[in-house]
Amino acid sequence: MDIKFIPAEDVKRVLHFSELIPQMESALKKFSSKNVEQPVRSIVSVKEANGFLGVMPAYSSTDQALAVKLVTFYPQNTDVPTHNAIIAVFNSHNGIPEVIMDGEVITTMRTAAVSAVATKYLAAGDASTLAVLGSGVQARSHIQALSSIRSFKKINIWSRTKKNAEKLAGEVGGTAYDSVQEAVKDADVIVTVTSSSTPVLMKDWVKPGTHVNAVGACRPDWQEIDPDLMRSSVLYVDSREAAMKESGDVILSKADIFAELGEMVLGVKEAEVQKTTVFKSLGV
Ligand SMILES: NC(=O)C1=CN([C@@H]2O[C@H](COP(=O)(O)OP(=O)(O)OC[C@H]3O[C@@H](n4cnc5c(N)ncnc54)[C@H](O)[C@@H]3O)[C@@H](O)[C@H]2O)C=CC1
Ligand SMILES: O=C(O)C1=NCCCC1
Repeated sequence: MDIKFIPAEDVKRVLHFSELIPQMESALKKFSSKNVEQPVRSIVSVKEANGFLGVMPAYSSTDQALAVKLVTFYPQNTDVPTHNAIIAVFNSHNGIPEVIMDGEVITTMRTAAVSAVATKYLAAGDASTLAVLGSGVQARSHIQALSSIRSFKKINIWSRTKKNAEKLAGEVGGTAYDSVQEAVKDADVIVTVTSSSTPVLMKDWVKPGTHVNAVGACRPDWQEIDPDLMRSSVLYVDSREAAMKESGDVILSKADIFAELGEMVLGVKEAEVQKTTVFKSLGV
């Protein structure tokens, strides 16, 4: 067996948002048309680390693609990334494993690319202020991906450690804020990318018509968004099945899911641009 290994630097070299965002738009359509076989990931909890190992298999007959991502989330890591992953790709005709590749870069970029698809459809065309809550890997990736979809004049950043918000603001030409309320008050698009298990974004702080990409809180007992904001917004998800199993923001608020992103891209469900919208991302 001759299994090729593709390291992170090679993945990074060939993966670009300009191609990845349209690919994700297409993948979301296939997912919601039930054209791929993709069960909700299995999670093995690692209680000592407040973390988990996620097993994410998928098969697309139209793409002749059979693969599995193995991803760990160790939120307390400080000297190494909190998310680490590998992806194994199999020959879909004979089941032979062909490639093992880094999955960290793909996790970083794929997540932001899907939020970019949500933002393209759900944010106002003239959206000019982006607010980002969190200052880690996904914060950076989201600023890059979303800036390719809308021309933001202002990027407001809040992080629980101000110095980290200032560092990121320096990198992207943004402004660091002391409070979430101040950071989001003028925002047309908000991204929540924290490892918080309790809500950081409150309904009363969000102006009507804003689009929120809610990316953190991927556990059934974790929340990042005020339940009132979840219930009063038009709610989109990547996967209904995953949202009902994995998202504390959805499960605990009992908010109604309006659509999967793929249904919206297919035109089966409206893109409610005028209304306050939340895209609850879990990762598929
Ligand atoms: N929806 C999806 O497909 C994916 C979701 N994620 C989630 O996105 C979030 C961010 O991921 P990364 O940027 O890769 O992680 P990271 O570890 O690089 O950054 C985490 C950020 O959250 C902040 N944070 C941690 N605990 C907090 C708390 N209690 N209150 C407020 N802020 C807190 C940290 O200061 C840091 O700014 C995580 O929840 C992660 O699990 C990550 C990858 C894919
Ligand atoms: O899709 C992913 O990959 C992840 N989603 C939720 C948090 C862990 C990684």
